[in-house]
Amino acid sequence: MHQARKKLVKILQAVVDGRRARKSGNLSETQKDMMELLMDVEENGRKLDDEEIIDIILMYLNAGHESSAHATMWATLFLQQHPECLQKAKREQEEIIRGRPSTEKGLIYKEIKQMEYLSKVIDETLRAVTISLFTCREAKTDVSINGYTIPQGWKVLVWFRGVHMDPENYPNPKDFNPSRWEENKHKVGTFFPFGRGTRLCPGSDLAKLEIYTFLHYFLLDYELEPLNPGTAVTYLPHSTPGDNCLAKIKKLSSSSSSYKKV
Ligand code: HEM
Repeated sequence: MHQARKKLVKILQAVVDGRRARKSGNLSETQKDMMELLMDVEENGRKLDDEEIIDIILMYLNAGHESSAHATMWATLFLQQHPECLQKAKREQEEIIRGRPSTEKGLIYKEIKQMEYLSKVIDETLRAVTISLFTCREAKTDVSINGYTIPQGWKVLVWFRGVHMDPENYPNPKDFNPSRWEENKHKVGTFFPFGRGTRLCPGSDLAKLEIYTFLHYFLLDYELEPLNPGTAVTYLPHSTPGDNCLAKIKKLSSSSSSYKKV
């Protein structure tokens, strides 16, 4: 881990040097990338130094890659394990292709908004797997909850999986059941895939967009065939099939995404 970090820091240092040499001062705000925007940040008259900028980029790389990849893997696997859900999700994607004007070349945001069933599949995946198991907070004042007092200054660990697996919130919580979201009536405080409050995950919309996009194309054109079906799941740091989801990915002969409206 330490070695990997050292390697990444070296790569990113070269990028920082390049950006500094590019004199991004002449670029407009919309032309600047994240690294250039971080270089502009000023707090109490002080700019971030290279080490801080690299640290933030590394955090985003880590927070933004593993979690979305895991959620996508689980959604694909759950669908493979539940053929009736897979068919429903696939039909929805085929419907979208059928309604697509011939002038349109690929998936657009408006179509993602139409994916009602897939949105349930994604929410159910995020609930059932709970990619980020917990978060931490510090009590700024004494807080009283359900007859317990959390004294000021105490650190609290919020265990999201406990909430997502509570049968009071979700009957038969271990079942993968996208239909439980049908009435869209989950109670406040029962669904925290991306945390809550001012530290809510800033990548939640991007993550969901990535998952929708992957599933759209995958459902239309591919099929997953796990090599070791039924492998036991390991739980820390992320829930993962014990064999790391070894699988064959087959391209379907009747590739639906190339379906043309007639
Ligand atoms: C399925 C994918 C993802 C899940 C389940 C997830 C989940 C979470 C959770 C639970 C938190 C803690 C929030 C809190 O304490 O209230 C968090 C924080 C964070 N996430 Fe994500 N995340 C995902 C994708 C991403 C992506 C794609 C990015 C960036 C591109 C990202 C960047 C971050 C960052 C920077 C934080 C720290 C925010 C802060 O402390 O202010 N995440 N995420």
